[in-house]
Amino acid sequence: MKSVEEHLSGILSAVPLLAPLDIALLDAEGASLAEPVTAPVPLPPFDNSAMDGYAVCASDVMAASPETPVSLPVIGDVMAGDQAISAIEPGLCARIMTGAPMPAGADAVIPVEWTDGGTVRVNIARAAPPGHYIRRAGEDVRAGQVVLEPGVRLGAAQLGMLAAVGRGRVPVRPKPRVVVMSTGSELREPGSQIAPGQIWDSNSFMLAVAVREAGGVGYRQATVADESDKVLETIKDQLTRADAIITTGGVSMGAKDVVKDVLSGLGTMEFSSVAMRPGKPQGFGLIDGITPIFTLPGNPVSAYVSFQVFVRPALRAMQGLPPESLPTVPAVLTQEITSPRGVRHYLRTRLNRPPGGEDQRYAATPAEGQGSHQLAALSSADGLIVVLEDVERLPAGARVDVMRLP
Ligand SMILES: Nc1nc2c(c(=O)[nH]1)N[C@H]1C(S)=C(S)[C@@H](COP(=O)(O)OP(=O)(O)OC[C@H]3O[C@@H](n4cnc5c(N)ncnc54)[C@H](O)[C@@H]3O)O[C@H]1N2
Ligand code: MOO
Repeated sequence: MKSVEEHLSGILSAVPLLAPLDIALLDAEGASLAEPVTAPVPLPPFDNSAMDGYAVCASDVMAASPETPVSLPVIGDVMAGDQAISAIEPGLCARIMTGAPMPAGADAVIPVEWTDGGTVRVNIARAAPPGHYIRRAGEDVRAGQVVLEPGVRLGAAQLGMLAAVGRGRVPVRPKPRVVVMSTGSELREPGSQIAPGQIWDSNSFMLAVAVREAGGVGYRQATVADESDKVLETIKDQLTRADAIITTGGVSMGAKDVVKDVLSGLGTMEFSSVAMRPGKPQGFGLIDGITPIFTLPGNPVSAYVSFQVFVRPALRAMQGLPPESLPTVPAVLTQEITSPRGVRHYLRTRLNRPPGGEDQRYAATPAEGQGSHQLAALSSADGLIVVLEDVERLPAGARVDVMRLP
């Protein structure tokens, strides 16, 4: 049997990096930046006011106080978007709005709240030092500065940064498009009737959403019966829209494990037993040497755990992101657990903060149903307790690492 690490490192060394695309800013959400982006101009591009108020020479208002306000003539208004007024001489001032360019000669801004708000003359009731409420050119970003490095995932703040440096399009590695298909002749569409022996397909819905949660584009393909030519044909049809394919079912020791049968002939396909529970039967390969295919076990909890342990890091690697798996948090067991020697065990658990505040460790209470068919326990869990291969028993109170579910 392979270890979890061996199987994962085989996958990570094989998955291709997605080719960069130049795409419009709003379409780049969730993609990873393919090249560094530099600022063509400083930000802010010019000195400007941080407040609505008056642009003054600080020396004029040095002695201003509520008892002895300084009165100055107002020579005009500068709005955001205006070109700067050319000069403020000592003894004069201009009304100025937040974001408007500082007039030459003025070296401080007095907020309107410190004045009587006059538009022809203004009484200023407080002094301010030079530089007061002025936002200097380049104090956010210098011209030529790299504002985002390659490999950054583009979220709201990063897209805001790109727009702020004037980029309308951006070179990215896009979100991987992943087709998810369930195989199994017993499977029926949710919403339809089932006959004895049949069940509703849950894996393809669950994994299409897991792909989205992992930052990919998840497409669900209708289930395919356990018939070799149908399975092969469907996989081939999907290659036009898929950067990766996930199948579930048909990879164990059954008489009709067709996924295993039809893909075994493909060059790089490898089916293995991995020393983990759930998720022992795994398959991975590259179709036509290009498109990664993950053939996950059919049991729903096995498929889900396999996704988080192997597929999630692989999808990140395809985008040039660090191939991290889900974050783990330390927790304390509320009850004893046992685990078979030699396998890595992922136990569904609930996490609670004990009374006593945020700095307390989580308390991990393992779910009752740990079978790989027991979706109810998974759907009410918020983590997976990771029990290492050499551990057979952990008492209540033991410290464990828990993978937090998205
Ligand atoms: N003799 C052995 N039998 C099995 C072994 C083994 O080592 N020797 N391994 C077991 C383990 S572990 C797993 S996991 C499963 C994996 O089997 P397959 O990947 O071939 O999956 P199926 O047989 O097609 O299905 C297993 C189980 O899951 C249900 N299923 C399948 N697809 C879906 C779906 N889309 N939605 C909901 N439920 C699904 C299916 O009806 C079966 O009950 O093999 C064990 N057997
Ligand atoms: O290891 Mo299988 O993946 O339980 O259910």
